[in-house]
Amino acid sequence: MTSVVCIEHLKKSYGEVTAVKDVTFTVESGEIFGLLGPNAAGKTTTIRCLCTLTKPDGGRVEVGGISSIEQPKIARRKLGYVAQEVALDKVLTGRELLQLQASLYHIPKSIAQERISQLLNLLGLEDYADQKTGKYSGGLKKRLDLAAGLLHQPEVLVLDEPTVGLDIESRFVVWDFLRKLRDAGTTVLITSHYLEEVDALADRVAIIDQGKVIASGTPNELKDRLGGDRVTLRIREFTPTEEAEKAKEQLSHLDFVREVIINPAQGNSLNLVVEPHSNAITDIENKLSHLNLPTFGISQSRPSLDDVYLAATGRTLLDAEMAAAGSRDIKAEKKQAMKGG
Ligand SMILES: Nc1ncnc2c1ncn2[C@@H]1O[C@H](COP(=O)(O)OP(=O)(O)OP(=O)(O)O)[C@@H](O)[C@H]1O
Repeated sequence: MTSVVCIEHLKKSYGEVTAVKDVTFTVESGEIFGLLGPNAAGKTTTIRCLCTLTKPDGGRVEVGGISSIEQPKIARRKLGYVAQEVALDKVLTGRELLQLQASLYHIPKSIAQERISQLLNLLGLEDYADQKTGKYSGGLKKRLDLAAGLLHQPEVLVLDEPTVGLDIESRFVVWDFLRKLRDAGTTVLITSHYLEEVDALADRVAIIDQGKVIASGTPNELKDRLGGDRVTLRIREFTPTEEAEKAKEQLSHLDFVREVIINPAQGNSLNLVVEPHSNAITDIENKLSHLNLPTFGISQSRPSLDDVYLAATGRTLLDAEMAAAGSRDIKAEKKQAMKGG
């Protein structure tokens, strides 16, 4: 396999805010690559640098061997970009919008007609093609945006949170389409904060947190690397810290327990990594009962990508999202992004 996208030691700050500290990953030809991380992790900034929409402060960013920083025009031709929010001209029909887009890419009319028909067909948009896009649902808008990003037949299609805000049915349509696209040879790079999306779609993944890649590989490799099963334990709905610490200390002595992490964002629940062990839950409950501690809830599962994230950062993706949510001025970010900052 050859690397089509190569990002090395990427850095980007907005004033005081460091959006991307040090991001390195490669995307191989013909794969779906997922950049997974909570809100504010630096995913959008990373792909905006790749797609020549933002200038990085440092690092190497290449697509098909062409630097997005030094040769942005050539790099742009190799890329299709589908942004997180779809902004369509409401008075045009879907077909008219694609025709306009094709003319912006200087695609000759006859070729454009054929590609537009093909894309409308592939994305199940034929019945809506001659309706004004102002009447489209969120799912239809997203599909049209996908078609627009693919008109110039880019080597790499980059999608920022492709299914955010979509209903389940539209989400599956988009997933299915991206798989077909990959199978037909297009390289696909997506950002997502949905674990199940990356798990279902991505051949390989990089998990990004606070502007840095904290793990990368195939989803199975990452989970296997963790090994063992996961036990999530709540002693009480909100466990006092002292009790959680006491339980952690005692449970760590059980011979099948490899690691115990306290999760303060979930009422001091305990996340245990255990050897595959048939009686894990019973043995843990017995141990707690000897310590005169109750069990509010306990469950055992195979490791997930969230466990990979938890092991690397000490918090779950959802908790990281909630922590990030309060600290952003989205309006100001949009303004600056429009200016290309
Ligand atoms: N144009 C901007 N101006 C100022 N700060 C910005 C701008 N764009 C992003 N940031 C900040 O940089 C950090 C990374 O944001 P980024 O959008 O890259 O994250 P993300 O992982 O894509 O999250 P999301 O999916 O919510 O967009 C955040 O703290 C954000 O507030």
